[in-house]
Amino acid sequence: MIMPYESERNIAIQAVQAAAHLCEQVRREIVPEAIEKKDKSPVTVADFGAQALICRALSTAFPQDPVVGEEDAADLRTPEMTERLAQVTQYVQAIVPDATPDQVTGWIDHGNGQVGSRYWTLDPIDGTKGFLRGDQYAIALALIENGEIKVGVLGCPALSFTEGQTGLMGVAVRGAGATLSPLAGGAPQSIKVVSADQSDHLRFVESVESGHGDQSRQAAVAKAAGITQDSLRMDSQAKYMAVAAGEAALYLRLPSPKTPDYREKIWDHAAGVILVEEAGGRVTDITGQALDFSLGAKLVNNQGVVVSNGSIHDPVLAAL
Ligand SMILES: Nc1ncnc2c1ncn2[C@@H]1O[C@H](COP(=O)(O)O)[C@@H](OP(=O)(O)O)[C@H]1O
Ligand SMILES: [Mg+2]
Ligand SMILES: [Mg+2]
Ligand SMILES: [Mg+2]
Repeated sequence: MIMPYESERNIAIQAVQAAAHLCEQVRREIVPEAIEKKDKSPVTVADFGAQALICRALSTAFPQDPVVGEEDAADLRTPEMTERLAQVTQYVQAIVPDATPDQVTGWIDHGNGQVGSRYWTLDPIDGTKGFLRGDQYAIALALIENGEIKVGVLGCPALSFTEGQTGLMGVAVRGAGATLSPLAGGAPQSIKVVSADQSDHLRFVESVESGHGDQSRQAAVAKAAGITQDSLRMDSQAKYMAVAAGEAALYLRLPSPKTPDYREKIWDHAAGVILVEEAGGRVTDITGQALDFSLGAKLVNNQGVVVSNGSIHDPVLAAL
């Protein structure tokens, strides 16, 4: 039997594994420093290195496909960043031994593609603040065709659901289900969202960063939908993994009262969305509309995100 999107899936898995390896190497060897971007948000050598590795793999395997990635090498090319670029290059060389600084910035800029009928979207480190704090983060890669997410790979190097196994990877292909496997390699297991009667897992997840959501309203909505346990706070799309794997029933990301006009970025959601949908769950915005991945780098027609096991979704939307 031919698996749909088999080569896309395999290339994406290998690229995410290589990027995750680089990120973990950075966290082990140095105290990663935050470089401040124009929007005041942080980026690190690991974000740049991970984007370089994944864009290199995609540009080789699928040269026609645009990649819409979060990072941009413009800032790394300035003279004051020479040392930083050397550091990124050194980490990339652990996987591509003869990589040069010019190649590294070129690969990163391959991620400046535009949303089209077929494109990849990449978040080389989702949850950079979690990465810097020593908490959760994810490497998120997805393929979108005609607005529909077809493949999603989510690497979570610091995540563990069972004792003794840290580093998990979620993989989903549209119509073919979702799996979880050790990030380092190993047998994939099918995953499913939690069913309504497994009450001990009827908890909800939300961001650690209070400015990325509305924690007081999130608590009120979860309660109104029948969830009595306290929330689990995690950085990054690891939250989608928790819902897809049945570790939580709900992930709420309501617009922050501090940034009411913020629009979610496609790379913060695409890989997680297909993972949850293929595990039997449901994802909409706060009004119940599907997330629209066809409009550009931002989900301009959506506000907030509601991710659930399915059975709890309508009660949550009603509470909203
Ligand atoms: N005001 C805001 N509202 C919602 N999300 C925001 C935000 N400001 C930044 N973000 C996004 O929140 C992401 C992290 O999500 P979480 O809080 O779930 O860990 C960031 O991704 P990066 O870390 O890749 O930049 C960033 O894109
Ligand atoms: Mg960022
Ligand atoms: Mg992100
Ligand atoms: Mg990021």
